[in-house]
Amino acid sequence: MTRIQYPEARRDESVVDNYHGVEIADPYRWLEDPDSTETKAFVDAQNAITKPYLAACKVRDSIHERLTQLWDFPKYSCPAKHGGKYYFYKNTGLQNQSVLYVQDTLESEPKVFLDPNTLSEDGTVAITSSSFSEDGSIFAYGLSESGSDWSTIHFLNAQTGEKYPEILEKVKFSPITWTHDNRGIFYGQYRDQQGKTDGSETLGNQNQKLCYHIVGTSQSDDVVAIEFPEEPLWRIGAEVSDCGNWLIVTPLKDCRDNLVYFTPLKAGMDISNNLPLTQVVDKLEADYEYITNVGTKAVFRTNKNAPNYKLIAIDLLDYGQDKWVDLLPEHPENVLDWADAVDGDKFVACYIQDVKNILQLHCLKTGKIIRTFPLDLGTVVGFSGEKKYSEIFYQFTSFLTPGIIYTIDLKKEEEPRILREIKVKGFDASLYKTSQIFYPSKDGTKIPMFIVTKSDAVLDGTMPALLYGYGGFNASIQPTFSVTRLVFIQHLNGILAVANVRGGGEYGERWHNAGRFFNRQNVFDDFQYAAKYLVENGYTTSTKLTIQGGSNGGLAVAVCINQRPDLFGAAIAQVGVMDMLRFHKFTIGSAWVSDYGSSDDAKHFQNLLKYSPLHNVRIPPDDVQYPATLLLTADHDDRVVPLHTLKLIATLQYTFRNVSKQENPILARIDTKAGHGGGKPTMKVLEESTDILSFIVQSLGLEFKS
Ligand SMILES: O=C(NCC(=O)N1CCC[C@H]1C(=O)O)OCc1ccccc1
Repeated sequence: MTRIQYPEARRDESVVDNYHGVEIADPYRWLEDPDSTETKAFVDAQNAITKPYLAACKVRDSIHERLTQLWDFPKYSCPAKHGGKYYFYKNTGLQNQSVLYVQDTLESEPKVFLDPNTLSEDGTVAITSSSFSEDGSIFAYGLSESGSDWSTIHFLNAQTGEKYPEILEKVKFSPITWTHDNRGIFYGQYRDQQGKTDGSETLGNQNQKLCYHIVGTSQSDDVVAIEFPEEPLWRIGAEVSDCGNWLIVTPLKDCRDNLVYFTPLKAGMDISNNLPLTQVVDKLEADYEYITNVGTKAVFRTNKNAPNYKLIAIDLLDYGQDKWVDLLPEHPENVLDWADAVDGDKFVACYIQDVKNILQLHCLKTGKIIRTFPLDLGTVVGFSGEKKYSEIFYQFTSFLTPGIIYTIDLKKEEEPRILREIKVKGFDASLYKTSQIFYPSKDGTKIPMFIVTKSDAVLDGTMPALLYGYGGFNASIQPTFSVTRLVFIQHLNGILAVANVRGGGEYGERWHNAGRFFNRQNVFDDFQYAAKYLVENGYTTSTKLTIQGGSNGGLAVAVCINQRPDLFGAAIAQVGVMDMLRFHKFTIGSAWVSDYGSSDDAKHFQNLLKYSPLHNVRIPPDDVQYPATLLLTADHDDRVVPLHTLKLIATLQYTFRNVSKQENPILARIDTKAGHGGGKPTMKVLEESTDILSFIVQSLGLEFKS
């Protein structure tokens, strides 16, 4: 294989930072400016070597064709009732964006209500948030472009389909919550943000304000209902209570632990500046999520003194902590993932038990369980139900189940019935099998891992494996249906392995804390020991093992190839956080300090420097080389800005440019008009999945069997 000539990237050796007395060079600091001619030239030069490498994959077209074939299956959301009608999203299969439909009854002919595919030629405009007014008469929705976290809020008359004239700008990380007089919404705005707000900027987000907008008026008339000027990093969560009598305000500074305030609302009241707030929770020490309220008793899901989470009731007129009562006590093993009030006096509770979901119905007054809904081993990916309705809907999925939507009318039916079962042409689940194993990590902790193969797989160590992990932010990686993984299993005779490494929420806060701050190495050990388990138990060999992760998972992949390059044949790191000394300086990066800590603190600096991908690239000893590595990012990723990937690829290519033993390619793919992943149009998803599989085939010399 001819050696790839990596682009030369200027190294500015004059850039040296001093962290608590330690000097750290940052020669590719200039790559932090996305708009400079030099950075644009660097991006073009990277794509100019990556594209031909991927195009050289002889089965690239077969992969693309097969992915497209399998992807072309109808996808649905759960229906939701608004104004007496049912609304649901549907994608016929290959549409870039799902379409919002409305129907009078579940059996009547649906009509298109809003088709985001009409909003752009290339499908890069997506609906990323929405909320109907209480009476269902007005639909408020957020649109994002090119995958940016920024959105604009629009309003549609649900009866006439007529758009209201105003568009709300500079909206990001925002609730959309209506006052029950249907007059307007509370939403979050960064009105002080200067410069570009299209998602290609890297500027930090500060001073979010909770504004109130009256439909049909100009945004310039909006009032700032709530702001915390002394806390510029706070993002203001807000929700109008189910009864409409209160606004529950839940500000948070990073990615865990929030405060709780409330203010009374009256129908038709003039929402003024700086609504009077009563503070219920005054310490940033736990998560509190509003679920519903019964009269003055507000119900919250919290991990306060409950690492597996529980439901508590707080009387808003007598809210001292000593008066709080447990409504649904913490379960000793299972994690209370979410809860939703339904049918007047009940709530649905969804637990995670060994990474699979359990769905139960409880009495809202006593918390007592009423029943458990039957569910296969897998994940509840969608739920729709409200206190004012007795009908609920939930969508189940798993590695081998594309999607099944169940419904039950709690006032009429005994058992849930299947509303919709999604089929994928050419996919027969019986030809595959899923297992869950628990492997020991470096410190002996048992880590769950799902393994999916063809039913007739012969585990002789020759099969290629794709090992996926995330490991952070209390996020639980549960079974979901993926066409890309199916192609890997079916046509590359692959083994899919999903390791539930520490740092996630699979076992509640204990699991999250075990992968935070000074415990971060547990995440990387768990990932590496998953690879060792697969090799030592004859599933695969290291040269046929690809490690894959995105964002925080992309960080974990980059750490693992620095620490144990010998364990992997290929590595896919998507939109990764790679500069752990500077991540908090860009867009919303400061919110991640709750998992990572910040280099502004001397102890955290030492900890971060130990594993920061950008700062730990080294030529391995002996004949060990880095795996074939593909880093992916995109020009409008304002969640994890592209500079992380650009600086790391420059460092990797500089380190290995003249190292003859490094024959595996080390490449970057930088997409355009794309972001962190949310709202990505189907065409771009297919292209990216094709490139990822082609890279694995090309790098590991795999055979594609149709
Ligand atoms: O940053 C995150 N979430 C964490 C996140 O997206 N991370 C954390 C690390 C990199 C990236 C990822 O893994 O996707 O969400 C932004 C946000 C909005 C509103 C309230 C709080 C936070």
